[in-house]
Amino acid sequence: MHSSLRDLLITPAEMAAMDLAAARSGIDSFLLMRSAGLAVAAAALRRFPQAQRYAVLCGPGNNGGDGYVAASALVESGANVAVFAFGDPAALSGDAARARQLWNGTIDPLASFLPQPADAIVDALFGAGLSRDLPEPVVETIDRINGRDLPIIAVDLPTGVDGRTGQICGAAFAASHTVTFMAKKPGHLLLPGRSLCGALDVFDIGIPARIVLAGGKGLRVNTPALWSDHAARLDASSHKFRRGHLVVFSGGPQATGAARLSAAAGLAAGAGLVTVASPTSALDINAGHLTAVMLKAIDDPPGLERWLEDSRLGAFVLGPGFGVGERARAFALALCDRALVLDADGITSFQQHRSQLFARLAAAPGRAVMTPHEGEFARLFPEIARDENRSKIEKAQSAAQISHATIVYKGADTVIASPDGKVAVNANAPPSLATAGSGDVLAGIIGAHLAQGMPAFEAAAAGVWRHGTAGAKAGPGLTAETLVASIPPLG
Ligand SMILES: NC(=O)C1=CN([C@@H]2O[C@H](COP(=O)(O)OP(=O)(O)OC[C@H]3O[C@@H](n4cnc5c(N)ncnc54)[C@H](O)[C@@H]3O)[C@@H](O)[C@H]2O)[C@@H](O)CC1
Ligand SMILES: [K+]
Repeated sequence: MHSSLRDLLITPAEMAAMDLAAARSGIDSFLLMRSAGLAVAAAALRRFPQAQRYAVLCGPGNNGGDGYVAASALVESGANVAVFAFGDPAALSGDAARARQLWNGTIDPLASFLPQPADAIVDALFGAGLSRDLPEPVVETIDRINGRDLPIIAVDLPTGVDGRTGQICGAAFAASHTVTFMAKKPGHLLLPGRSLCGALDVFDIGIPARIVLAGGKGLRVNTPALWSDHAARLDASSHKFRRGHLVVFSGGPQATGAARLSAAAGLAAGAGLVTVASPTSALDINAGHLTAVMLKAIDDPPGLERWLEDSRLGAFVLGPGFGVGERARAFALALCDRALVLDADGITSFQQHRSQLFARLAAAPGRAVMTPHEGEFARLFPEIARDENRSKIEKAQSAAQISHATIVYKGADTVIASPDGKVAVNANAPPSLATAGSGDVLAGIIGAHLAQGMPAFEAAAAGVWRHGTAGAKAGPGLTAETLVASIPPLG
């Protein structure tokens, strides 16, 4: 595959437009379908050679067309194949009708399909064209097959998964393996879709890379290719100030741990200096737990303003354990024109004051990153959160636009979006990352990147990726502390 396609995500609508563009440039669309079907047959034979029967379930569109090509290729290779169709196969049109003519065997109605113990199932019912909830007979078939522990190879997407949103349209196959074409779709990465795809293969069916790249809107999988050019080039001779000075704000005496976790993560992630800015009332308890991290008493907004005159302060993390309320708002508003990670309580504090925050971020653009999980996202962006028609990607994009901040919409499928339209979906986070303090660590890593001068989107995307890698390295029993100790090098 063309290397620049590897991290690209294309929506089903973009894919359909590319299909047209390919046809306009003289490429025979049936040959694309043929390549797709052959790739599916090859995957079925390679992955499930022990199957005594390949049951190919074909739908009413081009996804079904791929299925007929795969069925014919499987028979040619000597396999035992049975085809079951949803809808009237005689009503197929275009390339799918041509593909059906390749198939010389019988076609039974989908409703008559009885799974047998040694079946491997090829799911070619619906793919990128799925636009509404599945019809009842298809839902019944899926219910009959899921849970039977049979291998299922999904063509393009597991039937029932919306390729744009990853949402389930009534029901969906839980595939063991999915074969998709040219590039991943958002539904392969966004939950719950991702958990239904099984192993994912992306197969190049021959649409020229120039058409795919021109047709994509810049959605990306989060990988180092996105941000490694911006990663600070650290070497042993870097002066500690050149490696950036990160400030993390602590809560009161009862709530200091979260800030210290962020600070430790910031240091481990490469900030040259880290200071915990603490209310005087919590200085002693913070001092008792800090060694390499410095400590500074900051009690109120005037105290903060005076300290900000020190130009060596590079970036700020505000929110973990800080407390919700007026003081958090005043601190955040004073930092909007700086490199700021606004997390946790820092976000919740603006639930009733959203426009004040967004106006300040718009008027004094700095490098602001907000890191809401689902609940915090709904507090800050209630209208966007409620809109069930939008994907998580589209929600993060809208939130970044209206807030003028880079948004890290957290979850097992974290989406990073910038106000100027850059978007990435993260896919390297293990489930064990959902643990207490994990978000504080993420905020600290992003803060360290900002302190080293990375632009906000790249700082955030690199932070999410390193956090995921650290989670994988720390293993299933991870704690926030072992997570900090597992943060990998940036370069
Ligand atoms: N775009 C491309 O470049 C290529 C696409 N190919 C295949 O073509 C597929 C897309 O084909 P189609 O656009 O024909 O779409 P599908 O085959 O996914 O769906 C068929 C049609 O069913 C209808 N439909 C949608 N939701 C429905 C529902 N809930 N109940 C009943 N009917 C519903 C729609 O009219 C849709 O067009 C891809 O997933 C892929 O498998 C391949 O043949 C290779 C080339
Ligand atoms: K499918």
